[in-house]
Parts: sequence; C-alpha cells; structure tokens
Amino acid sequence: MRFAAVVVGFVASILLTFPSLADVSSLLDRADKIRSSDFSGFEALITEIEQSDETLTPQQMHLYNLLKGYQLTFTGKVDEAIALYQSIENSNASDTFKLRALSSLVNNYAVKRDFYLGAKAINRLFDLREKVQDETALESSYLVVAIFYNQAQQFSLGLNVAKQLLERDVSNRTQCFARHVKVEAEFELVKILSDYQYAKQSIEFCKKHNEVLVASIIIATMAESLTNEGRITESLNLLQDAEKDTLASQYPPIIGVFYALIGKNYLLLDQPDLAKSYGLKAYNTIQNFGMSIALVKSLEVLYKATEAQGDYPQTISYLKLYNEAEKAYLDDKKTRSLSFQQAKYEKIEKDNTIVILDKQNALLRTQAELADEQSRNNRLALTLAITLLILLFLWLYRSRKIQTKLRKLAETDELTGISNRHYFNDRAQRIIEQAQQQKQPVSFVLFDLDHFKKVNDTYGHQTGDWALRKSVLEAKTVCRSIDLIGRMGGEEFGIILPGCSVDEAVKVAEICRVAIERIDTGETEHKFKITASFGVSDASLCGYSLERLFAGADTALYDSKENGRNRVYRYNTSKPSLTPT
Ligand SMILES: Nc1nc2c(ncn2[C@@H]2O[C@H](COP(=O)(O)OP(=O)(O)OP(=O)(O)O)[C@@H](O)[C@H]2O)c(=O)[nH]1
Repeated sequence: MRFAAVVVGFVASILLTFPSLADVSSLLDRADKIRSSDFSGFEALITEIEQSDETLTPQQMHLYNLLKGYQLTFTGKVDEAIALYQSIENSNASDTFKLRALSSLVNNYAVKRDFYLGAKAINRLFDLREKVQDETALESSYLVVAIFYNQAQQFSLGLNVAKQLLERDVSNRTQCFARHVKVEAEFELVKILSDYQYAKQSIEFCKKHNEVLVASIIIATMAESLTNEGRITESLNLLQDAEKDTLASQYPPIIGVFYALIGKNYLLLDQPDLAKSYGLKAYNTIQNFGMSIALVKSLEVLYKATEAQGDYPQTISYLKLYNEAEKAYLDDKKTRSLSFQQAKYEKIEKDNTIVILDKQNALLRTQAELADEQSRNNRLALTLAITLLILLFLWLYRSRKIQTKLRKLAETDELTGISNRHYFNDRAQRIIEQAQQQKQPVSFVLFDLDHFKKVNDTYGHQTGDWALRKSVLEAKTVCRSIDLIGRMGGEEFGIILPGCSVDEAVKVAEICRVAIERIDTGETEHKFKITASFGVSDASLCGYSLERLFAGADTALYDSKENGRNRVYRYNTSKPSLTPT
C-alpha cells in the first residue's frame, strides 16, 4: 500500500514555469518527461494543452489521455483514471501506448487495492509486451508488475521480476525502485535479510540519484531485519541516522514505520518511556491515513510499552485498537493474496481452455488437411483414369483406323480404288445369296478393255494405268449405290447388279460401253481410243451362283471379243445384245 502511492505520487517539490510553447506536440512531450519529477509543471502543461486551439492528431490524443490519467491518479480520482486507461487499451492506439495504459491500470488497481483486477490487467500486459519494442514503456511495465507482485504478497514473483529488471540497462530511477522491490521481497520471504551489503549499496544508490524516499523505505526494511536478528543498536542507529531525511519526505506511511521501529527497538532495550513516545509519534502520524502496517506496528509498541510501564487501562485500550488494526491488516493481506490467486487460476483455466481449443483446432485442421489430401488424391485418380481412358480411346481409335486402313488395303484395288477380286467375290457371293432369298433377279456384267497391250506398248505403262482408272470412273458413274464393281484382274472388271434382269443389265452395260468409248484421252497428251467388250449373264440364265454367272458372262465376253470387240453380248445367245454406236 505504502509503495503504490509512492510510485504515482512521489514528486519533486520544485515548481517550474515554462515559456509558452510553439505547438501541442512539444507540450505533450515535455509533460510526458516531467510528469514524475515535477507535478506542478506537469499540470501547468496539461492546462496549456487543454487551452490550445490546435486539433490533436489521434496519436497526440492517446498521449494526452495517458497524461490526463496520470493527473487523475495523482489527484485521487483513481476510478476516472482507470476508465480513461481502459478506453486507451480498447482503442486503436499503438501497442506502446496500450502497454503504457496497462501499466498505469495495474498501478491504479494497486492504489485501489483491487488485486483481482490488477492481476487480470497484468495478464493482458504480458500478452501485449511481446509486441512492444519501446524500451522505456517495457521498463516501466516491468517495474509496475514487480511492485504490484509485492503489494499482492507474491514476494517470490516480485523478486523474480525485480531481478529481471536489474539485468536490463534501465534508468537510475527504475534501478533504485527495482532494488527496493528486491530487498523488500527477500526480507518478506524470511523476515531476515541475507545480504546487508546489497541493501546498503541500494540505499546509497537511491540517495545518490535523489530518490531519498525510496532510500528511507530500504532503510526501514534493513532496520527491521536487524531488529529481528537481535542487532538492536545497529537498527536504532540506522533509523536515527535517516530520521531527518525521512521526516523531510513528509510521507506519513514511511515516517510512521520509522517511529514505530524506533519504538520497538527501545522496547527491546527495556526503555518503555522512549518506546511509548515513539509509539505515540508513529500513531499520531499514521492514525488518519487508514489501515497500514505502520498503524499496526505503532499500536503494538504502545500496548507493550504501557504494559511495561504498568499502565494497564492504557494497555487494554491500545491492545483493543491493536487487535482491530492487526485483524484488518491481516484480512487485507489475505484478501490481496486470494484476489491475486483467483485471477491467476482463472488465467490458468483460460490458458487450459485455449490449449484444449488449440488442440481441437489442430485436430480439425488435420482432419481438413486429410480430407483435402483425400480429395486431391481422388482428383488425381480421376484425372489419371480420364487420361488413361483418353489414351485407350486414342489407341483404340488409332488401331481401328489402322485396321480400317489395312482392311481397305486388303479389300481394295490399289490402282483403281474399287474392290479387288478377293473382296469382290466375298461381297458378290452375299448379294447373290440375298437376291436368291428374296427371289430377286441379279445380273453380272464382265468387261475387258480392248487391245490394251497395244495402249501400254504404244503410250507407256503410265498411260495404260490412266486409261484403266478413267474407264473404272466411267463405269462407276453408271452403277447404282447398291451395285458392286470390282477388278477381276489386269484390264478385266465385273459388276454385280442386284434386282436387275439380264435385259436391264445389258442396257447398263451398253451405257457403260458408250461412256468408255467416249473417253477423251487428251489429258495424257496422246490421242487414242479406249473401248471395252462386255459380257452379261443373269441368275435366270445361270442360276444364283457367282461361278456360273461369271462363267456365263465370260462366255458372252469372249463372243463379244470374237465378234469385233467394243460390244455387249448376253450369255446363251449367238448374236450381240447391242451393237456399237
Ligand atoms: N498399264 C497396265 N497394264 C496392265 C495392267 N494389268 C495388265 N496389263 C496389261 O494388259 C495387257 C493385256 O493384254 P492381253 O491379254 O494380250 O489383251 P489385249 O491386248 O487387251 O487384247 P484383247 O483383250 O484381246 O483385246 C497386258 O499387256 C498387260 O501387261 C495394269 O495394271 N496396268
């Protein structure tokens, strides 16, 4: 309690006046610098800022709010200060500003003795500290936490943070305060200091850097430790040497402790009168300051001194007051510790919940990743299957094409593009069978180019090939789609005409003969005549047999050749069916 107020309230008494400053920004910076060393100057600057016409930027507004909060705390408006700091914490201020606000919040909760909310603010402060680089804000946050821990009776924690702070390159003021926290924590843990040398150095350090009040507090701690060890005279000397400085601080809680400790030492030296006078000094200093350890100590000295003096009525009244003050003090101590523990366990519970949630999230993430992986695998498998299918399809298509090509090659006469004899026979056989089943007529025309050897011999083999292709083309033009034309070999061709009687077939043959006869050979650059001789048979004459139809047509063709060529003969007659035009 005594120290929380010191942190926010200790100021130098020198009042500085400032010349009118150029802009709000420099006013804010100056106010920030002098706030703990010159409170009056600081307040003057705050008033100047408030009266300025300048509009504050958001950053300047955050700094102004921080400083305003400091002013509110110092003037006892702790609740208002807390509300302001909370608004900074929840604003869009930078992390450094937020850390400063949180440090001040912790400090204000300590002043308010609300150790539960203070401990909760410390948890938020720890989270934020990771993100802040500003050394001054960090240093100040460590110091506030260290002091808060001691206030909350968590001396091991206070000692730890003070040690961390002393390892850093901190300001002299912070070092002095951290040294005090360390000495106090060590003392409170075992009630006897182990290192008086360190305590002495700390007193000297703080005095050297004008932190006289903090030096007095360390002196009080050291003196109490000496008293506890039975080193009464040393304790008394230490306290009396520092009495003047301590009185100059005008800070009742520490003056009260000093007097009470001197009184206690006199008690132990069997000097109850002196003990009582210091006990009274202590009591008078502290009695209106509220509950404090100084009050408890002063009443203890008073009831023991009056008891030693034999003034029992006084002893009873002091003892009554002592019991009340001690009970209140112990209750307060217990409450501080419990409040802190409650916040601590709530944090542990929250952290555990976060750990569980994190684990659940990790599990969900793993499941999602697995599902993702599975769907990726499925997609991959599908793509692979589709690719394989496409490849298979392409392969089938290609092999089908090759097969078709091969089959075509096997079925087709290369030179003319019509069916070769083998394929012609196959298909003709089926057409004839079908005609027989349907009792339909079917005819067969066989034709052979005349004196073709002479064409080859006279105009060359290539011209002969041309004549063969051209004759076939002409023959095809007279054929219907259901007719089948094929090359029987050399310059001999056959046509199967399903549904045609021999008379109709003779007419078709005649048209074909005329068409071949009319071929213009000009494009070969040779002028010659192409003619062909025809023999026609049909199923009514030869029966439904390819062999017999062929033989019949061949006989007629022979007759045609024998009787002058370039004519159409039908089987079984001795005269030509039609004469050449
Ligand atoms: N240019 C060419 N000539 C062929 C082809 N196949 C057969 N020949 C020729 O056709 C000619 C057939 O001659 P021949 O059997 O004596 O019959 P022709 O000369 O037509 O006499 P006739 O049939 O009695 O009118 C031969 O000279 C063969 O070499 C071919 O694919 N191309």
